[in-house]
This record gives sequence, C-alpha cells and structure tokens, in this order.
Amino acid sequence: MSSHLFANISSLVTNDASHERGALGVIDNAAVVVEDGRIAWVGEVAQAPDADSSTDLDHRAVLPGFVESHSHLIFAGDRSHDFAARMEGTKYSAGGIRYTIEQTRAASPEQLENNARKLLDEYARSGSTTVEIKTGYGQSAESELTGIQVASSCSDEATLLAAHVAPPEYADKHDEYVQMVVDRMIPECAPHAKWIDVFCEKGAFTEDESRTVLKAGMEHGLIPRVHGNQLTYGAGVQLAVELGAASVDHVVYLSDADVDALANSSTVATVLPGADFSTRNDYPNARRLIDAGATVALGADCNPGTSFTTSIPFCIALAVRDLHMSPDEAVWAATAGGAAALQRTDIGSLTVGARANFIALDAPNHLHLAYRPGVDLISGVWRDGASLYERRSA
Ligand SMILES: N=CN[C@@H](CCC(=O)O)C(=O)O
Ligand SMILES: [Zn+2]
Repeated sequence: MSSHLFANISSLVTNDASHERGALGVIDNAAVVVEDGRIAWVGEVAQAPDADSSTDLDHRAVLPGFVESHSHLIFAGDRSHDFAARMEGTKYSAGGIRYTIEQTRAASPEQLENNARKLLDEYARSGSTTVEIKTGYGQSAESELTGIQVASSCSDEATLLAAHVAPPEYADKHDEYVQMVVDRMIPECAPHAKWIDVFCEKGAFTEDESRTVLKAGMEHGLIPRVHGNQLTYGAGVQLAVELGAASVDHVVYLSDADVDALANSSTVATVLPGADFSTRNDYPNARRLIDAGATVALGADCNPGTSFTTSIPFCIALAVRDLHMSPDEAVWAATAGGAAALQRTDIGSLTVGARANFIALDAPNHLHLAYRPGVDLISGVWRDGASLYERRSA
C-alpha cells in the first residue's frame, strides 16, 4: 500500500475538536498523509512521517470536501423566466414545479443523466465531494423510477422525492396520488434509493399526506428526510422530529416549539440560503437554531426552480452575511453538518480513517470563503485520495 504526503498546508480544517480552535480543529503549518484513499495521518508538517510520494500545497488552506445534502439534479428544461418574473415581484409558489415535471417527463434517461453529470461536475469544481440527489420532477410511477435509477447511478445518496407536488393529472385528487405513491411508486423505486423525502408545505402536501408517504418509505427500508417550513409556518419540522428524520430542510419559518424540538432531537436542520436568495424569501434564522443547540447543515439545493447554483462557497458567504453564522460555523455546516444530515461518519472531516476527500484553497485559511464572496478560490479537489479537479495554471 503506497502513501502520499500533502505538505505545506497553511491551515488545515480537520473538524476534529481535539485539535485547536473549536469544532473546526484547525492545525496551522500542517500536512496530511493519505493511504489507500483514506486519511492515514494529520499533524504539523514538521512532524510528518516519510511517505512514498508527495505534493507541495504551497501554503494553501485545506478543508474537508463539501457535503451537499440537498440537490435536485434529475430534471430537464430551464426556469430562468420564472426567476426573472420573481425578481420583478411575482411570489414563488410550489406550483412552478409542474413546469419542470412536464419537461422532465419528456426527456430520455440519457438526457437526464447527462444533465445530472454536468451539474455534478460543477459541484466538484466548486469543492463538493459528496452530493445527495433527489428525484421529484417525474411524479409518476414510470418517471420517478427512471429518475431514481439515474440518481443512484450518479450518487450513493439517492433520494426518492415521491411527493414533491401533485402532478397536473392528480391536481384535484391528492388522496389518489398519495395512494399511488404508497402502492406503486415506493415499492418499485425503493431498491434504488437510500432516502424518502416529501415537500410538506402549503400548495404541496399536508402533514397527514406527508406522514403517510414517509411511513410507507420507512416500511420499505428508506430513511426519512423532509422539506419543511420553507414558505410558511407549518408541520414539517414537528413531523420530521416525530419520525426521527435525518434532516428537515429549509427551516425558514419556525415557532419556538419547532426550534425546541430540533434542539432536542437528532434531526439536523438544513439551511439552504441559495433558495431564499433566488426567491427573495426571508432567510432562516440559523443563529437562533445554533444557539438553541440544534445541529445545522448548509447546502446549495441546486434545482431549476428556486436555487440554480452548485456553489457551496456562495452559500457559505450568504450564511455568514445573512444567516448570521460565523465563518467557522458555516464551514462546519457545509462539511461535518452535511455529513450528519446524510448520517455519514466517513466524510465531512479529516481524521485518521476518514475518506481522503478534501479541497485546497488559493487562500491562507478557510475564512476567505466568506471574506472573498464570488471569487473562485478552489485550486484542487481530491476524492478518496484521487484528484477530482485541479485548476489549470494560467
Ligand atoms: N421546495 C421544494 N423543492 C425545491 C424547489 C422546487 C422547484 O421550484 O422546482 C427546493 O428545494 O427549493
Ligand atoms: Zn429541495
């Protein structure tokens, strides 16, 4: 087994609190040794062991690859007109999803896969080394099956978003749609999925409908996650906590009881400020969640309707500027927080035994991710110790 040393790291975020400087466990003047795709050693470069080969990172900062726990990459078509209308004052509503359903149903599996892979490549170039992928723009048994097959061929984190919005043919027959999801869609799609998700929201699915879908998914071995409290106060958070969901995502409109429930549960609260930015929605109060003791993850939520970005660095900048997270909290939420939301212990941190998924920044430390908004600082990305992306020098 050969070892590779990554040397001369100006500042290394490990997310191992046993090192200095809080939850991020930052080591200055650091080095990392990788063996067989896993982290074999981390510490100060002066103490680094010999290795078979090495890379000089030339005083760049290194941090774990971003863990994107919320994306909708299985779709076809464009909603830029929708975005333009919102910027002129039209309010976002769940109904816009139906436009993408029409386009997605008309696309071939190859077209869907090519689009998803193109976006995954964008994610990788901006530092994401793990990306969860949801279906949700098929909303028929056939189209969701295609979607989940494509999602699972692109990611280990495939989510069946069986109930995103009732498709046009079921617009006035929600109960029949939910029945079809339970009787057909879930049994046929479950072998290809890890997660079951619902959009529990005004204009999408009610609390009871959402509970029915999530429980049916759980009976087929899927782990629940919920879109909740994005556009209105509602039942999403409480339902997620009741069912022990891995995560409840968006969490913009929260009562005190919602914050309390999250703080006293293992359900991660995932903030997706790209969606709030692109819909001119209010931002979630991440400060309130963190101060109460909830675990907060941060994602980009790439989708054609509300957040057509794959840039976690952009979302870190938003989280710091507008969600009042500290730069350390935002970086933790986009790495270890995302891993918690996906119930993964092998990613999101750079500790011995973890997957060697990491990013080098053209910057002396991770603070620059928020300090230099809109600037592409990613100079290299590695997954399982192998180079995934390297910026070409000029
Ligand atoms: N909120 C629900 N689903 C997506 C948006 C879907 C769309 O408008 O196409 C989201 O996460 O923001
Ligand atoms: Zn979503």
